[in-house]
Amino acid sequence: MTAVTIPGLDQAPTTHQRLLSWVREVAELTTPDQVVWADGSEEEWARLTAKLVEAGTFVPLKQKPNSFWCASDPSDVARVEERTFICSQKPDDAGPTNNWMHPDEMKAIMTELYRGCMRGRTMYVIPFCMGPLDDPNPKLGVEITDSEYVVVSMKVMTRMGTPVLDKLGEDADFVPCLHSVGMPLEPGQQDVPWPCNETKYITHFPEERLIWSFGSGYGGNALLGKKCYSLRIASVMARDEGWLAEHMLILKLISPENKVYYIAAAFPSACGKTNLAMLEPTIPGWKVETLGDDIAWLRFGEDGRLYAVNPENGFFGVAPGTNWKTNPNAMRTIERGNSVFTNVALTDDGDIWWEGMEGRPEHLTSWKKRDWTPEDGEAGEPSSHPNSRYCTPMAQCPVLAPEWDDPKGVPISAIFFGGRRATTIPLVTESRDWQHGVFMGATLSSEKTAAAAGKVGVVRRDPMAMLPFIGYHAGDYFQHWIDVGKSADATKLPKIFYVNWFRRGEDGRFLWPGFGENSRVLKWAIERIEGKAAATETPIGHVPTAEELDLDGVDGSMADIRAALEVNLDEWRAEIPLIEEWFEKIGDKLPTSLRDELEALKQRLG
Ligand SMILES: Nc1nc2c(ncn2[C@@H]2O[C@H](COP(=O)(O)OP(=O)(O)OP(=O)(O)O)[C@@H](O)[C@H]2O)c(=O)[nH]1
Ligand SMILES: O=C([O-])CC(=O)C(=O)O
Ligand SMILES: [Mn+2]
Repeated sequence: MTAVTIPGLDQAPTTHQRLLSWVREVAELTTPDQVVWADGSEEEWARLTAKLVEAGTFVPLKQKPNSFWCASDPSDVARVEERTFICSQKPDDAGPTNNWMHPDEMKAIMTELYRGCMRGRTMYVIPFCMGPLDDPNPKLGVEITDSEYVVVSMKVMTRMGTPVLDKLGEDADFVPCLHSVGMPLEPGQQDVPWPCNETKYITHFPEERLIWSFGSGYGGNALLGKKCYSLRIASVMARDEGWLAEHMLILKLISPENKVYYIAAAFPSACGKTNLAMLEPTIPGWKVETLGDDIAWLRFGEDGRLYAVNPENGFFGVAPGTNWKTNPNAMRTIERGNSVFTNVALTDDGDIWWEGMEGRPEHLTSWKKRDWTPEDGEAGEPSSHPNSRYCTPMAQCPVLAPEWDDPKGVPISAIFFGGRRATTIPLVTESRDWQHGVFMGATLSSEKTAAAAGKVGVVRRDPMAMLPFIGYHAGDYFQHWIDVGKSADATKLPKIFYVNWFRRGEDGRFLWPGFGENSRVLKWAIERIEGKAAATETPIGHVPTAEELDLDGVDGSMADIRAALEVNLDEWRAEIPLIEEWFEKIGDKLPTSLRDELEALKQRLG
């Protein structure tokens, strides 16, 4: 067979044979008009953002340097968990929490979808690295995509381009990530600003370390270095290699005595990771610096402690609710420009706005590209989609920890698990030991948010905030967490805490003021580790009373705070059947140690 000629295909700036043959194979299948190797340069950013402006995908912002407003197709606004698959050889390796299809069957379906799917478009090849580039053992990937939006976003979110190609060298290992928006163009056919396909597949082949995505341009479905690689595939690598790939922020807490502590925290999507990562403490003398807001890779250091690295290079943060009071550091980060805003509102003077931001614009262009006035808001039509996002470089964050780019990572003192629960779960609970902490994580529950398609508000179990991201059987994942604890020196393991910023009063108000006030909980946790703070033993773990927390000058009523801290035994007894049902769903692979924890909890609840 004669080789197909596609402009650019033979101008590859690499001699990496496996990469070259994969790129050729994909180009021959998807038949793009040309192939472009992304180099990550400023020139490339300028060229692609100009192209996106011309296509009507981007509107340049007048009020923020080198920044763009973007509205997606109204049907393509969030991760699609129903369409996300773990295609292991055996269904039992995907487990009860993942959709599964046999890899051969999935590949057959998707190969037909991919056939000719890049017609009329440019195919970009993006070499990228998750984690610092000078890691002696860098985690590399290559994303092929037909979306300029993806190339531009990957420049913000990952280390990518020529320096990564150098790391790939002749034969370095990499995770192939194939993405298409799934909308080929016939000759002369006018493109749309946000091409996508009604049919969507977000698929992972864990044994092969391979990712195929089709039909969506939205972040979590299309920026394949993020959830697909750094969580679903990396969690499988982590299981095999004895580490943890987690949906966690990483922050640095500095005490008034200048002691430094690193904390990692797992909350489900849209439950406060970015906000906690950048928090401005309300307690005098304490400082927070940021290392990551969404993903942490935790590996043992030579000293036996767990060290966290953030594999990402940017923030892909929830816009609504972000303002100068709740998250001033996110506001300062985006002020510096070089950002993409998707599905927020556009102001008449060329800036962005969203629900919860300061000001009350009289007129906006909504994320649906319609005229919008405050009356529309009052009628229940928000100007911005609840899952609208800013995509902005981490390096611009004013409270970035200087060591954020250190491939060694930072030693973690505490792990927080948290969810969004209107009842039952107190503000903070300290686990009794690692196994009990794993039980807390494994039974974590949260109300569903707008970060994934589906009904918002329904309580579901979201173990370790990883329900949509565990790349294998959830029971095996729990066992892996237990084993990680067993393999370590218990005195060096992080202490595990369970938090809930979202408990509500009868009228629906939040009982705890949250945001910067969460520093009071961080302080308590660290002082527990130091043996300096008091706590009260309860059937669910150690919980502070209002007197045991530093509440000096807190912005909230003491009655509410007491209610936020309350361990309500009746509510907990009502929780037990839900946990049992969840464990039932996990089935035979549920570690017996977690069954034991449940039995012990039942005993203590009486
Ligand atoms: N009441 C209350 N709301 C909070 C708090 N922290 C964050 N939020 C709100 O929760 C929403 C999501 O917060 P984020 O920090 O963006 O959540 P995330 O976990 O980073 O989300 P993903 O990027 O989807 O993984 C925003 O609307 C915040 O304003 C808090 O302490 N209290
Ligand atoms: O992946 C995304 O689209 C955004 C995100 O951080 C999440 O949903 O947790
Ligand atoms: Mn997330």
